[in-house]
Amino acid sequence: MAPSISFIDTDKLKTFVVDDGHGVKGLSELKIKPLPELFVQPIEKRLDMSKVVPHESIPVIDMSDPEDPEVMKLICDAAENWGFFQVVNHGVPIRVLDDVKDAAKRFFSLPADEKKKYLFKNNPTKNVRLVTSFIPEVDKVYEWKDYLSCFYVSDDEAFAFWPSVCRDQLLEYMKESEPLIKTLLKVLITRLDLSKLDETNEPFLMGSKRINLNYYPICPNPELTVGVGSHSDVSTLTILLQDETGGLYVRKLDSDNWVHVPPIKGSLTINIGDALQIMSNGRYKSIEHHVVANGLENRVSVPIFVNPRPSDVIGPLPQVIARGEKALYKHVLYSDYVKHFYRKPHNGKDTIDFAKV
Ligand SMILES: COc1cc(/C=C/C(=O)SCCNC(=O)CCNC(=O)[C@H](O)C(C)(C)COP(=O)(O)OP(=O)(O)OC[C@H]2O[C@@H](n3cnc4c(N)ncnc43)[C@H](O)[C@@H]2OP(=O)(O)O)ccc1O
Ligand SMILES: O=C(O)CCC(=O)C(=O)O
Ligand SMILES: [Fe+2]
Repeated sequence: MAPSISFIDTDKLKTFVVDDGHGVKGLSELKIKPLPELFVQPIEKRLDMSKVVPHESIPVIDMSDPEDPEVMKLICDAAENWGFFQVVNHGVPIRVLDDVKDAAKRFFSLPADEKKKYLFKNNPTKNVRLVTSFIPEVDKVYEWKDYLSCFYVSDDEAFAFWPSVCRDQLLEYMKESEPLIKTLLKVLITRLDLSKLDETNEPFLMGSKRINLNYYPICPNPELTVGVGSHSDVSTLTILLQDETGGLYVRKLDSDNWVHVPPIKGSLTINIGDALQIMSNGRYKSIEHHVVANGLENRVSVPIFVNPRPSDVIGPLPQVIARGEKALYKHVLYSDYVKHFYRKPHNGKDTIDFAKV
């Protein structure tokens, strides 16, 4: 039974949404209108729909034969020119993808008292966090999104701490996507003059993984807020599963225009993150993306962030610099880079300034 609360008081609203485990999902279910001030984003943070180019999209790449030189070229070109692409025939079973979307819905359908156990303050581990907005302690205006973030340490740790209603499906999705991740990285590093993916480079290319379950509930005034504000990921690569709702927009390289990423059944969306932009000395691009709020449908998405290990020092790869390129980025400790990301609200591509020479 939904509580009857006046949300004119922002502190009470934050308590309901953030501390009591209701999330924006709980607020959405109260069907209150208009959208509370806390979620009303300044105009410059909303997506300007007049900047959306209607008939263009990011590349869609068929991965049936990833060793075909034509396919390898398409992947490297997409990483250079778009920073984003979709893959089909990627080898991750569709049943696994469907199960993980169902698992996400199951987690967010739990009663608030159950979900509340996964808030940082209530949880015995740092590695699992239920969050509303991006960083509620830092965001002045909230994003219309709840998410569960799980940093993978080991299966045993996941069995101990990840929510049992979704744990097996998340682990299966992570396991089944591993060959795709390796294939993509193997292809991408050829253009960086690394001969193969091996024990010398695997740790900093794919040494840690984080999986998020994103839930964007129906919003009373979607045009006034954002699902996720414009940002680039801090990962090496992100493997994103989205449902059939749509709403993800990607900035076109070096332009003020945006394109929609249309949901394609069975596809996965791949994007380059800041870590790979830095390691490739700017050849591969981590691109700004944005999710709009939706007035009619709930949406789920499930990104796997493939990262260096927190203890890795990242910078332009020696093989790239050996070609005579001037280094555009400094060497930084990856955990310092990620902490910097988590200390400020989403703001386009500004995280990467932290590593600029
Ligand atoms: C777009 O919306 C998003 C996006 C995202 C994520 C996007 C990505 O690209 S995620 C890839 C993240 N990379 C990793 O997780 C790499 C590996 N992990 C690490 O390096 C570490 O786990 C760490 C993140 C640096 C944390 O290290 P540690 O020092 O051991 O742990 P803490 O002391 O707990 O955290 C330090 C600092 O970071 C804040 N923080 C950590 N994790 C999260 C989180 N999941 N959500 C929010 N904040 C986090 C933590 O509060 C600490 O801050 P202080 O200021 O107190 O130091 C994700 C969500 C989106 O909406
Ligand atoms: O929900 C989406 O489609 C994208 C989410 C996203 O960009 C993220 O979690 O980093
Ligand atoms: Fe993202």
